[in-house]
Amino acid sequence: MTILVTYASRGGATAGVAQAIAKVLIEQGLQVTLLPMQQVHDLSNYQAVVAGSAIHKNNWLPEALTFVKQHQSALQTKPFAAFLTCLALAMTKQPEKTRTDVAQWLQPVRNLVQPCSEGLFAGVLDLSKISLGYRMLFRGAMLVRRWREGDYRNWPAIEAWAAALPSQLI
Ligand SMILES: Cc1cc2nc3c(=O)[nH]c(=O)nc-3n(C[C@H](O)[C@H](O)[C@H](O)COP(=O)(O)O)c2cc1C
Repeated sequence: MTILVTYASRGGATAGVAQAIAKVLIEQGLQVTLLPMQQVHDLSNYQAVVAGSAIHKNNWLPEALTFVKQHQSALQTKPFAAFLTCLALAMTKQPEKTRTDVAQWLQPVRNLVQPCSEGLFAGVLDLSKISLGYRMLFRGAMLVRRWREGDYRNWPAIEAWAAALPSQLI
């Protein structure tokens, strides 16, 4: 049986996190399929699912929520772990409060399927990955929130979360 690790990513940061999670699971001897959510049509071949999305406007990407809605009944019958990447966790001066706030962004997912584990990770801000039209708007938001470009992914934290998954997924 295979574990599906699937992701919704606009700039590639979440795809990179999904790849790292898959690598850890494979190193633990599990069989893993890694796919973007748009390429997943049927969950029947998977024993468990790990799904993650970038955060836009305090939410999983629309295609990620659509994925959970579309596969809700299948996901309810198997272990399901969820993760997100965002910038709020990278820039905060109040890490514990921010973590509590960011955890709430998974509530729409929980309303559909309850994850057995949730991973909250800082992501990447790379303006070159944002469309030209949106970039100007985004620069304004960056000033207000004091966001700076950078890769804030905490690989040891991501790998530690992935290493704890097998006991919950199998
Ligand atoms: C249009 C847009 C909106 C975003 N909104 C938020 C947000 O509301 N909160 C947050 O913490 N990060 C936000 N981010 C940051 C992304 O979640 C972060 O850059 C993420 O790692 C991007 O992942 P990706 O490269 O897989 O798309 C936003 C990024 C973009 C481009």
